[in-house]
Amino acid sequence: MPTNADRSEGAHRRPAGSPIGVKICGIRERSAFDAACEAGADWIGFVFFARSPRCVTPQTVATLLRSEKKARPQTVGLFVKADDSTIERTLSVADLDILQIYDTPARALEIRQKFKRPVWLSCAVTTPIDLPENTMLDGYVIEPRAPADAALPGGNGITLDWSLLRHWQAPSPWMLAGGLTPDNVARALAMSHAPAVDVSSGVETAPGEKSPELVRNFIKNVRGYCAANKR
Ligand SMILES: O=C(O)c1ccccc1N[C@@H]1O[C@H](COP(=O)(O)O)[C@@H](O)[C@H]1O
Repeated sequence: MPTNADRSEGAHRRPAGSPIGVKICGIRERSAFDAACEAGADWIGFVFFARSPRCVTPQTVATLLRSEKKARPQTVGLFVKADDSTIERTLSVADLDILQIYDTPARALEIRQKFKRPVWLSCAVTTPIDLPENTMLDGYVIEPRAPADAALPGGNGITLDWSLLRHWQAPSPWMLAGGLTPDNVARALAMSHAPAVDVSSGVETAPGEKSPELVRNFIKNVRGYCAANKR
């Protein structure tokens, strides 16, 4: 198990020869977990938010991770406005390397200090003014603002205007999320120049039902884009 020192070096780490990072989020089942590991995902995300069709228990995550014998991707726990006790209880069972937080920047910093893990803050973006300037966090997940009537703040399968990001001088490592699919990820990378991508609903056959085939295709298309563009 990595130490906390290892973990803090691990934010947005990417293996050599794999210049664009890939996170597969919302994994609940063994088949999708194995597909993501075998296809070379850099991060696997687990959703700890009861309203999500992708919500998992810490015990399920512990079981998935326990049986992974080989080196595995880093694990990311996704929390929405979670209190300390929820995060603490989850971490006591599930081995999470990184925390992805939907909350204010101040709360994200507090969580980083308290739990000694890298924290990625999810940022809802509509126009360039929404892009973060703060360098205090380990990374940002840049995604479209959810519609006002959406049940979830993310995982809605909607895209943002990728060209907004092209000339952004990011203060910290970041990844692009929102509505990515195996079919559009190369276009999203070309337009946004994102250093990493995050997908959830775009590799599903129904909400919460990951398709191992779509997971593999997504990762293959990112790697194909890298090879074709010498990135
Ligand atoms: O996936 C969820 O259910 C979820 C729930 C609450 C907050 C965020 C959630 N997902 C994250 O949203 C983005 C974009 O997802 P999608 O590819 O558009 O489905 C991504 O970071 C997911 O991890």
